[in-house]
Amino acid sequence: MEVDSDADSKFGETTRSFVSWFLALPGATFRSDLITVEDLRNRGAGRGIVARQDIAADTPLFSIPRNTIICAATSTLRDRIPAIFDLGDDGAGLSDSGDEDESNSSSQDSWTLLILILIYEYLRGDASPWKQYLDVLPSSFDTPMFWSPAELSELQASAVVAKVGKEDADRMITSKILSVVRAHEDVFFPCARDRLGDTQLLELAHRMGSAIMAYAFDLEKDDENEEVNEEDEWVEDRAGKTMLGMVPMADTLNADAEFNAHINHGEDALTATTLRAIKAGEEILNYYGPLSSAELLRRYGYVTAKHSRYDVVELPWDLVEMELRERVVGRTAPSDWEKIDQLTRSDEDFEESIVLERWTEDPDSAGQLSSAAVFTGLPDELAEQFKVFLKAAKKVANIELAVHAMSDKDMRKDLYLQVVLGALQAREREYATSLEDDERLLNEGGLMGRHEMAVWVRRGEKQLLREAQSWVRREAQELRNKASDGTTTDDGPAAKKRRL
Ligand SMILES: C[S@@+](CC[C@H](N)C(=O)[O-])C[C@H]1O[C@@H](n2cnc3c(N)ncnc32)[C@H](O)[C@@H]1O
Repeated sequence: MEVDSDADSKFGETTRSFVSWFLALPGATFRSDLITVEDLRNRGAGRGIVARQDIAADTPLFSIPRNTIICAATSTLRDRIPAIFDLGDDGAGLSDSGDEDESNSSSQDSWTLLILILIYEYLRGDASPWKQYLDVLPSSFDTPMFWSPAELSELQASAVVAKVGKEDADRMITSKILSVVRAHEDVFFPCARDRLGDTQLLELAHRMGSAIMAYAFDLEKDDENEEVNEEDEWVEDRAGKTMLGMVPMADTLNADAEFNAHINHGEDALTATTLRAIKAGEEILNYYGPLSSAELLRRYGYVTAKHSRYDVVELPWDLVEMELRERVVGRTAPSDWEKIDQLTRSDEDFEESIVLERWTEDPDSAGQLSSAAVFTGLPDELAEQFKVFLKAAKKVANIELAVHAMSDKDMRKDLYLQVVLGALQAREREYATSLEDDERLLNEGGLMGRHEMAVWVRRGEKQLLREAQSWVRREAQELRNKASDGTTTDDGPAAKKRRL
């Protein structure tokens, strides 16, 4: 108990000293009359910003001058090791997963450079101008990168498991981070007795890399290089990776798929502004983008009910082919099968797996969503790839289809739907538990932390798979109804044995 209250008072103390530090920053503003930084750990949300009173729409809440952001332009690491700041053409050789630009394993990009900057500033301790800010950054994360194999196994067949990328990150850190620190020990460890070993350094680099993933902003101004959704003009803060920085206070805002505030990227400062009227006691929420539960977990280490609308499922082409093999090419020789497979895969648009998702509106200009997300159809790429396969099957083996009381076109569509249905069912069977099992587990309410988030992610994917199956069944039924009515999609004679 004593440990908990010690931890609580430390949490409160670091929050207070961070807020005081922020208020004293030259040029920074913070409407203390309207908002306060609160401890939201009881809802698993760390620190967040809450309205102290009713706030009108379009009210600026706080602003951060650009010169107080931690980035390549502000850290003194630039003066100490200028050579690593030459980022080349675009300075963005990394994806957000930290995948290495293999072409030059020692050169930096905006991601690795910011890791180095954060390590440098952190190791400076009291000498860093961002000390009070660095103190509120988390020292541990719930992103799957830090999960044990047992915890990861709870994600079951979710495609996110393959995207965790721990080994890639280890390699990137060793080649781009450790090498620089070791070559400049005088800069990173001015006091030799503070020198960290490789294991500690690797851990620190992971921590800073994860902080960047969950906290950093893309610093381009609104009208430059940022991806703007043309319909509603939303700027997604995490869209590009051209110039990354840590923005104190802006990153204290939590986020959801419905939100009530936005960070405007101005010439000299970044400003948080309300998008609609906010009631006293409501949390001020930012937007991280239309992310699925799995992606939210991978990048930020949390899930929310509202993000489930963006859930996706990857349908591996192998599962579709397996169904096709049974239904269409079961009677062909294995060598023919291989030729069909090769021809399909050699198509320039071939995709190993196809992403299924729901149709959903974008948030409106007040950060709100008004309609439910719905599964409205299979992706065009899947139908295209299916066509490529059938063409290959015809070319290689001149395969015949069974007779149906349907037109050629309807027959192909029926085959397509049956094959996709089989593949969707096979995909669902890849998960170790059923949708009903997961719903029961979540309803019973006994799950905690990472386990609960994993069940949430896999349940959402199974739910989407079921919606896709229902959609396919409805389409197939409609097709049959049409065939029994005698209406066909094309006007060729229906009841003959046909060639594909
Ligand atoms: C940019 S920080 C926001 C401030 C953070 N809560 C803190 O204490 O420093 C992003 C992190 O906050 C947490 N977070 C953000 N939005 C959340 C939400 N709606 N529910 C739970 N946690 C959330 C996640 O841990 C995420 O990685």
